[in-house]
Amino acid sequence: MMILETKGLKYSYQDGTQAIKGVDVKIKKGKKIAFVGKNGSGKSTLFMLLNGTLKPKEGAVYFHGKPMEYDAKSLREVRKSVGIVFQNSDDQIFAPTVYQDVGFGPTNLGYSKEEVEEKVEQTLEYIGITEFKDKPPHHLSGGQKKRVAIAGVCSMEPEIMILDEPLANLDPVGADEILDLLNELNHNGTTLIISTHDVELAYSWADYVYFMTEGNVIGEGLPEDVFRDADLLRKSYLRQPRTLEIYSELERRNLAIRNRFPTSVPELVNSFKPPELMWIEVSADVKEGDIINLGVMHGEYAISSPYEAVNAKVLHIHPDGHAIAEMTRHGIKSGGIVIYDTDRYDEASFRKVVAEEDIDNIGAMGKKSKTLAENNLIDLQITSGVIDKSILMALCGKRSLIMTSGGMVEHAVKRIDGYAENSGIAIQLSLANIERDELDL
Ligand SMILES: Nc1ncnc2c1ncn2[C@@H]1O[C@H](COP(=O)(O)OP(=O)(O)OP(=O)(O)O)[C@@H](O)[C@H]1O
Repeated sequence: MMILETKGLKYSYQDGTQAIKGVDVKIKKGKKIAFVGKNGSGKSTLFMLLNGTLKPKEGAVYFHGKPMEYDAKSLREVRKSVGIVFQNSDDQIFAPTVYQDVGFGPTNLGYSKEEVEEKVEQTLEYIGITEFKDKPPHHLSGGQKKRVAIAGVCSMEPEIMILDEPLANLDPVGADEILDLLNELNHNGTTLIISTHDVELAYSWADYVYFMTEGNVIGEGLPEDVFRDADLLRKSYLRQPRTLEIYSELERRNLAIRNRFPTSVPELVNSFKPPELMWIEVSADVKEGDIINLGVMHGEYAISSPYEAVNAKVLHIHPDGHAIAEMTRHGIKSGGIVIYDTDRYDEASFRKVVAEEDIDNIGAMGKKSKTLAENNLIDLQITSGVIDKSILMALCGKRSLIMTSGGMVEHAVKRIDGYAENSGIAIQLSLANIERDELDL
């Protein structure tokens, strides 16, 4: 279902600059969309058209299939549902305190004083900025201001959040935290639209990508398709994401499994081909093309997980009985991952799980779980990229516990199950305090 759509959208600024020259986009509900393109290609202008801040000169924006209207009442409705976080937080934050700034949206929407208080408290807690609530926003750092700007939009609980360069100027940990927050919002149903110059981010994060130059969309598609299109990248002044570049080089040298297009480090690792060909001695009844089961390898003989079932396909048999065989390996045992739902946290059961499951590393995903860990003095070894790092640990035989909650529990289960299925490596996944059939998988 299309939640937001544009048809033949055009916009020129007062000085005559044609910033948008006929743009058609279709945004599906619940998706993560990235717009990429060089400076001045029209991303910010398009974003302001998408939430009615600007009115198109030609064409139209459709929200839930209806053309957008520009009278005050309709615009108020649209802005409640389509929130925008500007590139420069100073364009967005103007109240004397963080608390008042975050309360501005709900107050404007006509909520009662008590409702506004409740919303603001909840949002500050959710975004992790309660400690700054009485501060003047201009006394905060760039990353802290970005959180306030996001909180200001979140407090209105929009269906769609549009974020112009959400990670620009943030330190790497701050950027990871914002990304974590965005993913959490998306798992809870918010459609997200971002602009970015960061090809790694667009490639690994987005479900769908639009490429813009000079006021036009010049390409769109799934990240693994558009980021392999050298011509499109050149026209957009962008380069290939590193994971894809490394993969392409390995694939060119026949060192990687074909047609994988990894978007994360575990997927990249999973695309490597272990040394494949070996000489084996075969008996007289073996024919070329036969598959020989070589049993289970472990210790120094296992390559990608502690225990591997190894088969050999006989490619060529020499007259002396030696044959060249191609090896395939399937991990049959590896480390594991335990998921703990922090909405049901209780200290005794948590400590018991950590001890009984023989946990090496604890990670927390989502602001709520991280805060819970901090308040309960739980030492976290993994705080960003939690699922991927836990998978990488499991591949080395380690056991990780992921603390998370809400829609993120399902997301983690799906991602780990999906990795195990695609790689053939049996990562042991268990749920500590929630049943599988309670999840929407
Ligand atoms: N207020 C304005 N008046 C006149 N021209 C403008 C105005 N704002 C933007 N433009 C022009 O419109 C075009 C598109 O600008 P826009 O800010 O939408 O691009 P962008 O893709 O968001 O760029 P960046 O990646 O640098 O943020 C540019 O040529 C810009 O100079």
